[in-house]
Amino acid sequence: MATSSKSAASSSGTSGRKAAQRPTVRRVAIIGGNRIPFARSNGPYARASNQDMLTSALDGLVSRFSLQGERIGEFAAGAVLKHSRDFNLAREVVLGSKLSPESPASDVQMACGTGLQSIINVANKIALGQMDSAIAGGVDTTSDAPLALNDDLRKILVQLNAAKSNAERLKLVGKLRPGQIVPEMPRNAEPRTGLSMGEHAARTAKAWELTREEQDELAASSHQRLAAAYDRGFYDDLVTPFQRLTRDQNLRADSTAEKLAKLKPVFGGEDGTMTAANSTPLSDGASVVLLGTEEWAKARKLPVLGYLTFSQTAAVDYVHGDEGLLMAPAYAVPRMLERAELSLQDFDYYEIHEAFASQVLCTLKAWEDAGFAKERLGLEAPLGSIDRDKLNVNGGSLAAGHPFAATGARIVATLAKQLAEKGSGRGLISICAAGGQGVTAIVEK
Ligand SMILES: CC(=O)SCCNC(=O)CCNC(=O)[C@H](O)C(C)(C)COP(=O)(O)OP(=O)(O)OC[C@H]1O[C@@H](n2cnc3c(N)ncnc32)[C@H](O)[C@@H]1OP(=O)(O)O
Repeated sequence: MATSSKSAASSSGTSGRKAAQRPTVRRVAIIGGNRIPFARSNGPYARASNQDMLTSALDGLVSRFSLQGERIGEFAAGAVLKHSRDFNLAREVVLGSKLSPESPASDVQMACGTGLQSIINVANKIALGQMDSAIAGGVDTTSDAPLALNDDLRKILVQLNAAKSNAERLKLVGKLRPGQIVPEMPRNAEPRTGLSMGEHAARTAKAWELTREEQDELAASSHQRLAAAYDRGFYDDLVTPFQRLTRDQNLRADSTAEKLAKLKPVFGGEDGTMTAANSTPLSDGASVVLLGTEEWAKARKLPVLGYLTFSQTAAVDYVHGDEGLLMAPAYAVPRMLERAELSLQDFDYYEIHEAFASQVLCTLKAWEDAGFAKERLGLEAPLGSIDRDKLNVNGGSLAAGHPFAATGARIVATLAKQLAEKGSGRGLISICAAGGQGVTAIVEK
């Protein structure tokens, strides 16, 4: 996955043996995406599983691009929250879809970076000549989240299953205590700190001295831009109605910073600046993207919206260090820019995942800050500011919702289509993830 097209060194081979052909690095085309509209947790998709939603998004893509019965190179996808029966969720989805069951599938896990990481994984294989086509994305449901059993109860049940006599079974049942029967509810929290994503983000927002106003402005703008994109028909091609939902349920076109200013803080205590509107809602949904070589797309008369040309991952030590949990993209982007020999201003569009308005704003502030550049990035000068009119131009996660693993493919498909509409240009993608990680990429047309 690189813009340059140079041949890798050819194998020297041993005498009498034919040298293996080394592939040329190939351009990875983004052909198009599809998703079901995102719903709020315990809303219209409350009875749908991850498999149901991802299969619907995938089959919508298969229909749009006439891929029925096609054996694609690989389907890569994941979910942040999933049941143990879905240990390879992607493969189960392929088997229930209209693709050929001979399409291999891999399961990916990188928290909220899962969707984009899935896309990068298969893009690299296409670039290296290991396959010609792939579909990647993700899904999540907070409505059908897996409940865990208390450790003691789980051990007793496993032993019960293996018990060889009734006496042994009775002995094990006798060990059961009422308190062990209470299930453990999934928590949207970091295992190593016990703090929720929101509490972590609130600490970073305070450290960067963000105001409530700037966060509410970003949130209102996300809603207004998503509403405008729907109104101009930008999403008409890719939205697969699911459970009768035709638009993202969280979208409130009438959101204004003034209205949002009335909401109470939900993270960071009573004087906190983060609310239900400038934080993403808990959501359900699925999205996928079709990738391939230019030749593969051409042979099927499929469009090429743009090319995935660079990617980068980074992680921060939010456990022992003082860096914010969601700040890894602030490190990944400069490293990616250095390799791509680009500056932060060399982009027509910026797609920064709005986990929280504060996360976007802290990242932008970090890139503008001379101290951050010098002390954290080891750079002489800050990356500088971006033109905010180019940021999340078709709305972002605050308005659309954020079914964790589904966000990456939503963003890649949105950006590629925006670039195709413009005709040429370059876009930057930045996604923060739990665990102190970040996944970023560049799309070019
Ligand atoms: C890497 C990452 O991506 S990290 C991010 C991972 N995601 C998260 O951590 C999810 C964070 N979000 C949450 O936990 C929850 O959505 C919360 C805690 C923020 C809010 O939960 P809830 O309180 O259930 O939100 P709810 O939808 O009821 O909204 C609260 C109020 O705000 C109002 N509100 C929310 N958005 C808007 C809006 N755009 N305009 C006007 N009012 C709004 C609601 O109407 C509601 O008002 P009411 O109390 O009068 O009914």
